[in-house]
Amino acid sequence: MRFRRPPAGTQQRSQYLFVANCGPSVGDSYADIQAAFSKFGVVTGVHAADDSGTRVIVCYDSESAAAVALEELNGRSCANLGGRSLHVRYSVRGEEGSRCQVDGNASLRVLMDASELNIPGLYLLRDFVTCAEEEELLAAVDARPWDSLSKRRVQHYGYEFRYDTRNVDPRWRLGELPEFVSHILQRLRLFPGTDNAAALELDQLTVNEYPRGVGLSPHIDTHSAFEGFIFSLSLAGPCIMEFRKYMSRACLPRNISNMATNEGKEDNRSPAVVRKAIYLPPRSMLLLSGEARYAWQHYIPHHKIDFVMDEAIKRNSRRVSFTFRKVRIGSCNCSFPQHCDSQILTRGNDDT
Ligand SMILES: O=C(O)CCC(=O)C(=O)O
Ligand SMILES: [Fe+2]
Repeated sequence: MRFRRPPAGTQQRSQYLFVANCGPSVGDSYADIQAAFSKFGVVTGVHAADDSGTRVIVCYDSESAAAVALEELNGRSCANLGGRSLHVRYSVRGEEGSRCQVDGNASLRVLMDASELNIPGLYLLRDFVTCAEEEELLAAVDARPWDSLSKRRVQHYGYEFRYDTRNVDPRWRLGELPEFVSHILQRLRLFPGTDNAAALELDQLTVNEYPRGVGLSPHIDTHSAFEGFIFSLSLAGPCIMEFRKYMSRACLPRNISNMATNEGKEDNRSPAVVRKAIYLPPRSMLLLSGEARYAWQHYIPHHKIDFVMDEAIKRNSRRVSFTFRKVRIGSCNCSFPQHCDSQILTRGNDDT
């Protein structure tokens, strides 16, 4: 659902209230907010208004209930919400966006376990490395030169990942993966579906260092560049990773709980975007394989604070990820041709 200010100069009333100085970042759970506003009528939902954690949209079932709440609470301290003074105004349902546009503000429940996301081929193992190993890995990369991109720093081992082509040049090998990751690579067999030894002969490593608040645009790693297993180790700080899949509305499962879609769009023929999110704690290893690797975009929102189970989790001053992949020689022959640069050559689907 999208909300916006009523047009300037209008006194448009509605059943939706924008409330500032209230939210998880200042200690209010959505249940607390719902309870406090229920005093004035039936509250049908409370949503994050933006990524701040201090601004919410409270939805009533009627305009009259919203009017009473606005009158009673605007500019007054609210005893049930820590005695803070609230700023309340009307909000209205916004226009839905262009074809396939994703509503970045729609609240999306962040899940803790990969199995809850129900994306085939997605796995997360927590505490994949110990705190001591984490420190050693960070020290090893910090002792080596970083390349600066516009918002983050990177290092490449094995093969250089080229951001202009979103690919590697398989003829130009930098060398073996560094010794300091060899014990990590030996543990990858802990993941399900990794019995094929050749698929685990990973030869490309990209280390990304994200400063606080920096994320990564939605993308699918180019099919023709890498084989089917992509592992990503999170170090130094947490983040959330969102997954997006564009599918025709006819293909949407009936039960779409734990998913946010761009439903509500007028045009029922346009593709729907299904979004799911997972929390990646430091020292966890993520595996993208099968459908998760080939058909879902992955994305790290550009947030300083992530909301996980109503709790505000601050990103650290940095997150460092180690992404391990195997360079593909030849073209990709996956079962997801609509997302594959080898099988539909006219289509660009990668957007790192
Ligand atoms: O930082 C991460 O965990 C993911 C990095 C990534 O998706 C990539 O380099 O393609
Ligand atoms: Fe990626």
